[in-house]
Amino acid sequence: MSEQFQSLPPDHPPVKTGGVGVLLVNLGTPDAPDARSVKRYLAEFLSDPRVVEIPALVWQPILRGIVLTTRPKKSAHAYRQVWTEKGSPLAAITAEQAERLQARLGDGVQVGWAMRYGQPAIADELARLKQVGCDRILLAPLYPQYCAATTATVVDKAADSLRTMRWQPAMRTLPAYHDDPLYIDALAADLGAQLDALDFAPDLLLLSFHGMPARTLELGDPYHCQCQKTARLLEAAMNRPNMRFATTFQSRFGKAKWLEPATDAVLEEEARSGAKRIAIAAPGFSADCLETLEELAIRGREQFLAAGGERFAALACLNAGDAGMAMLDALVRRELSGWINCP
Ligand SMILES: C=CC1=C(C)c2cc3[nH]c(cc4nc(cc5[nH]c(cc1n2)c(C)c5CCC(=O)O)C(CCC(=O)O)=C4C)c(C)c3C=C
Ligand SMILES: [Fe+2]
Ligand SMILES: [Fe+2]
Repeated sequence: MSEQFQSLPPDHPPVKTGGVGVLLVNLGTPDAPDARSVKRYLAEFLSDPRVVEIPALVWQPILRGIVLTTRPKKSAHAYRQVWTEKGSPLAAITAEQAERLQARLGDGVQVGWAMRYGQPAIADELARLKQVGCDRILLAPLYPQYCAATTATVVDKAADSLRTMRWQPAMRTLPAYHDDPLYIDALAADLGAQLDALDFAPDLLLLSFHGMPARTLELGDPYHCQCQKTARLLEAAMNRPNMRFATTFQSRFGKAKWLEPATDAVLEEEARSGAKRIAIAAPGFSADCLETLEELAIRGREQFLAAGGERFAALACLNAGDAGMAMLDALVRRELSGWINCP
């Protein structure tokens, strides 16, 4: 980073320029596992028109009158079951990913992290990177599969904050990496090691992705196709001829039709039709969070065992483990090409 003091007049404030920044962004999470904090978080998240594509005039009364009066209490109970000493798993793991990426990239790049909803806010972290002299920033939404409700809304939010700046940084965005060999190979190695460490051999590996309203597929969102492609490539890379694979979609919200098959329904059907040993992984999540730790690992297990299954394992996400960090390091260095000396 060069500080251009020499050419400035003596009374000019110091100007830091020439730095390169990376901002990792994930979805967002409440500040605490209580109904008030969850309500504040859900109000921001579910008011995003990229997330709920219903006209505000129709949706806001439903959100304020029904969803935000009932869901926060239920969700806070779920959050309490997965909360850690370091806070929400999603935030703690994202912070660790940023820390470990910083160590890998060295002092020549400033790594930050932010959440699309809640704290730390994208605008604050972009301002901080700018403040320390980054005039080139790679915005990295940590979503392997592109979705308007996740990837695009991160870019929108960053653009909102650029709109307020007189002196904007140059900005690049990390493209979706759903079929990138770096991602597929990292997942295959990491999931393979987790399967080998189990004390049973699963008959079936469920690959559960976050769901979306089915209508978004018809509207041209590539999310569903990218999930299917990840699943196909992952199955080939894992090369486990004795294990079946299935792709499912979790976390249905609201009354509309969502992408199918639904994870909870498949867990029950599989158990009822004789599957005894099952493992479940969530390749679309970069970090473990409420959706993997509570919905899959706790409720998914209960559903499978109650329907007659015998053994159940929920596999961890890539998180800040070596396979995931090596992948992120390589993806980020590729996007920083021309900005830093690679590799
Ligand atoms: C219309 C509602 C929702 C859409 C569309 C949606 C898409 C979507 N979400 C993720 C990733 C995550 N979602 C998480 C939590 C979560 N998601 C919804 C609703 C929609 N998601 C809600 C209401 C919640 C909050 C919890 C609850 O009340 O059930 C999380 C976890 C956050 C955490 O704090 O741990 C993640 C991650 C993706 C990838 C996605 C579309 C592809
Ligand atoms: Fe979600
Ligand atoms: Fe959920």
